[in-house]
Amino acid sequence: MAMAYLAWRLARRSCPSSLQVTSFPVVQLHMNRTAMRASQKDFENSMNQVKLLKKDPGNEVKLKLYALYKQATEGPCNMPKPGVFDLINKAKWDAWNALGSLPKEAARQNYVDLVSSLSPSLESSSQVEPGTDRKSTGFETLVVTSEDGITKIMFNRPKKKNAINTEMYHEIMRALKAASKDDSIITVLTGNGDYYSSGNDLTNFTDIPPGGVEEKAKNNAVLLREFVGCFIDFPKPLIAVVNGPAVGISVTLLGLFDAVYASDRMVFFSLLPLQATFHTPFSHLGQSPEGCSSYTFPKIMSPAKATEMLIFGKKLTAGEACAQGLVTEVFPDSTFQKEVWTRLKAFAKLPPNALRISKEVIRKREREKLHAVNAEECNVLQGRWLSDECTNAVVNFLSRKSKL
Ligand SMILES: CCCCC/C=C/C(=O)SCCNC(=O)CCNC(=O)[C@H](O)C(C)(C)COP(=O)(O)OP(=O)(O)OC[C@H]1O[C@@H](n2cnc3c(N)ncnc32)[C@H](O)[C@@H]1OP(=O)(O)O
Repeated sequence: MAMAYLAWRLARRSCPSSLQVTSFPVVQLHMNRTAMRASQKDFENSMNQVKLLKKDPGNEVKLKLYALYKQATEGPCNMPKPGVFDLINKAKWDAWNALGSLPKEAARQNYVDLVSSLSPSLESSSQVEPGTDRKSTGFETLVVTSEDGITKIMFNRPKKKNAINTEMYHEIMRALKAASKDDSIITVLTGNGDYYSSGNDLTNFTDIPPGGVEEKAKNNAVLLREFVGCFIDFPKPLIAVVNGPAVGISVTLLGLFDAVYASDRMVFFSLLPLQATFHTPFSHLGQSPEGCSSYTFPKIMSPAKATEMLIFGKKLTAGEACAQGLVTEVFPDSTFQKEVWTRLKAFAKLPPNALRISKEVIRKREREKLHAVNAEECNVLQGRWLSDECTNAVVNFLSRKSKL
């Protein structure tokens, strides 16, 4: 009887299992990328598609397209550098020059990939129009969708760089609680627009309740503790799809995720390209680390490297964050969404109980410690929020932004 059962199991294993089937596209994609190069015809088709784009893709993408086009047709940048006041030509030159010695063939391929990522049928870095809310209901600051075994929680305040206001803290907790109980296999957090998130919305400090600033600080500490607690206790694999720069609490929380995939997206600051960064400017804000980062970061990246980030506010690029272990893998922005979602869909076909149980085995021995760290960090922060250092930093930001 046992032998018959074993024979039956073996026979089934020779058929394509769901694991074999789902891991195939990932392998296939990489094979395609290395084995195939865009032909001249593909390149010309893409140039025509660009002319047909219904929506202006924005300066950032246009500069990228320009640079890849020049690299693909003329090779490495061979123009003299324009003067600092010739802003537009300088931005174009910078974008082209940044491609270094990228071979013409690779530039052609990247151009084709980038144009295809702009096609409405594919997901792009800016995944929904600001304010649109396709499948979720009852969320003002998020778009929550569930398909292919994946619940996707997307920060949706792109005009505010996805800064997390009080409402959003509550909505994220609500979405996480729902995702922990729904029939999805994995949960993903990501951002809409050019930022992943600029962290805590600094206007959270401005609406002072009747009990004064002490009550405000206490309320924020309670909120923060509950919020971070949801990440510590989240039972399914939790994955961050970091589509752009991340600041503050959106960075520290990454230490509690099971995987972090990041785009090498360039953001433009005054027309100058800057690479996406992971930034925790707590000292500059008169604050102290949260999200359990005082415990997770030294473990992930060594105490000295964690000090540079958490105490001295050193910004890491996606590549550096990956080298330090905070980010699992970095993808080129032009193919980021396509590659990451293909991979996630494959993960979501793995046996769900095995995923949950394995996560629990890993998290179990750390959970108590993480809750204790969270409580202590919130306690310290409550004091920091009442300090002159913190008040001055927040006032500076808000007055710079003409909010005061
Ligand atoms: C209650 C729990 C507390 C948990 C403790 C958490 C701590 C942290 O997360 S600390 C980190 C806090 N975040 C920051 O310090 C970032 C502040 N923002 C910036 O430095 C910049 O806005 C930027 C670098 C993220 C982007 O700069 P730029 O490209 O120049 O864009 P704008 O500054 O013009 O931003 C557009 C728009 O968005 C508003 N905004 C962006 N981030 C925040 C924020 N964190 N809080 C509030 N508002 C933010 C910005 O004010 C602009 O608004 P408008 O002027 O109305 O267009």
